[in-house]
Amino acid sequence: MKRQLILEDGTVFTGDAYGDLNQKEGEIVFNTGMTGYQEILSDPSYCGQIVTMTYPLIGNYGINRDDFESIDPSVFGFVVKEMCEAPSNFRHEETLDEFLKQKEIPAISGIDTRKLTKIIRKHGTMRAVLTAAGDEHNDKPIFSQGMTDQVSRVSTKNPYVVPGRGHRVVLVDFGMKHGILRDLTKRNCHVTVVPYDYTAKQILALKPEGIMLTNGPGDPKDVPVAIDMIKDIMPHVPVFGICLGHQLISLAAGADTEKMRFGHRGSNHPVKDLTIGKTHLTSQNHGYAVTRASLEGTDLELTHIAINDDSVEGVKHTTYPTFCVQYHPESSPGPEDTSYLFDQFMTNIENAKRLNKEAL
Ligand SMILES: NC(=O)CC[C@H](N)C(=O)O
Repeated sequence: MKRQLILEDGTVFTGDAYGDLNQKEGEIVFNTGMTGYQEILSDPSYCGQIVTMTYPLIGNYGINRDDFESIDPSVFGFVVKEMCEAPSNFRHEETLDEFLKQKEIPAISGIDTRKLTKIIRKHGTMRAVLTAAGDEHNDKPIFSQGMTDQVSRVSTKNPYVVPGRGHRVVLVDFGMKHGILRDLTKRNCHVTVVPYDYTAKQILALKPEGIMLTNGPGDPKDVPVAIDMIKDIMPHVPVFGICLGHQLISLAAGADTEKMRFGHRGSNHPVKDLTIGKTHLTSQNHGYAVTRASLEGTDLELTHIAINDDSVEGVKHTTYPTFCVQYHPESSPGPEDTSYLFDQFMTNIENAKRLNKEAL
């Protein structure tokens, strides 16, 4: 069965239909990872987006039960050059197509993803629709402005606890990748996961020793409730933010964010940690970034920069024990070079606990 991918600029790609057969519109983006499609498909930060994989063969190791980053994927569509129908891997339990059908994600295969990626690089991310081929009603689709409520769609509705014998951490879920939780439980933390709209008062009532702000979909400016909450928690407890969490911390501290032309999505983005003078390979998925010039005059200090385009990849607060990065130290998928940041968070928590004890 044939299917079309129609871009906002009028470009039409015709290929083979996979996954769900419904029509779906979203923001078209590309990811350059050679592997990791299962983690990418289940990363809630892709809510509302149609993801193109630039690597030409996708699905060759199937889908397994271990590599999910969320239970219910929220990506709107998937675009590949070649969809592997006969995966081979000892962990594989179903094919990528079976998974896409089950989770109602439409996909297209057999199109020139290199050409598509070049268009996105040149014109920037844009709206696109996946639709049945040859349906004349769809020749000129009407594109929406996109969504603004993605975080409320993917955040947990109710708080829950993942018990541990170590530090008490409250994890504010803006669309959490499970890898973040795994990195905290690996360090024995007692984690309470709370919805994105929890107030500072509700969070502080849980007596956290550290607060973690997760990744999440969409524009950080669409979540003003979190910006207010962050302003109020920073003076009290060590805070660590990842991706959307980093953007929200920056907004709360008076800096600004902007939409990038086509963003960073892949598993091999080099980032320099200016505090230790080392460059690491990082996993990334973001379409917005903190505006570098906006850091001036705030209490934020630039700590990480992207080697490819000099954009802001991390900041820390000059007064409070708050720090954050734009990339994914939890990897999943991608290199684990920067998991030391979770250790840094543990150290900040220990230091704050010691200071609190001394003050008694
Ligand atoms: N992975 C994320 O948290 C992404 C943050 C934000 N939605 C962006 O695209 O920039």
